[in-house]
Amino acid sequence: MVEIKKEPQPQAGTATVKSLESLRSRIDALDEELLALIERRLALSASAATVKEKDATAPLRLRPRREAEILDRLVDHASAAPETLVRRVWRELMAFGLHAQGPIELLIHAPGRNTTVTEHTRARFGSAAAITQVPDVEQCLHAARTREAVAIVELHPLSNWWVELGSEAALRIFDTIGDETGDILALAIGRVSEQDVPPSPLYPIIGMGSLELRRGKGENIRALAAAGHLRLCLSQGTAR
Ligand SMILES: O=C(O)C(=O)C[C@]1(C(=O)O)C=C[C@@H](O)C=C1
Repeated sequence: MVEIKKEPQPQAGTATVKSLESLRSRIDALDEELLALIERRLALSASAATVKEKDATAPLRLRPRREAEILDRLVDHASAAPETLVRRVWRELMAFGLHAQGPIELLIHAPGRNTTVTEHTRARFGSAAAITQVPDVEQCLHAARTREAVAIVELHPLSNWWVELGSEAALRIFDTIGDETGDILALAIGRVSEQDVPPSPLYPIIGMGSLELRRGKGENIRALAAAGHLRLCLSQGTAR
């Protein structure tokens, strides 16, 4: 018979209780410091509203490129903190910072995969913004054009709602909502200016010929959806 060795159990003596108490009081002190830092960060973020345009058709206060830069830098600097923790915590901090500048709406049109898209939208945009389900895709995009709102629209290889975005200067696809396997479920669209969109990936709307041409030149580009001769693509640039 194989004998299973028991791990030594910690003694519930005074020394252990004392060290747990002292650990907890150090954690409490640290939490107070963290809270004070979070409140200072929120105040700084809130004051960014004063330097952003307030016109209803001006670019959104949301700045995806800046957010991506912050996340990438912190993930890079983290040593013991797991990437998921860093991303989650800072996504929430930035979401509440943005909310302190003024409310932003998240409008979802995803009739096929509503629950999953909503869940992943929350993870991507944090819990500060209100989420509304919009049954009509045009209504969803119209809100993104005219309100402080981001449209999250489900994507299928044969959906064609994106065609009209090809001729619009103000509205841009700036991110994807994906699941755990990396499959793209929906796209995030908003009034984000060209310089505020993360440099990669980009979502060009181009003809089939241009897609082939760009691929031929070594660009890492693929079609996400097709409508007639047009293709909505995801481009990760050209490898150097
Ligand atoms: O840098 C900005 O433009 C901010 O508004 C600050 C901040 C942040 O909290 O760091 C908040 C929201 C933006 O989407 C990006 C960053």
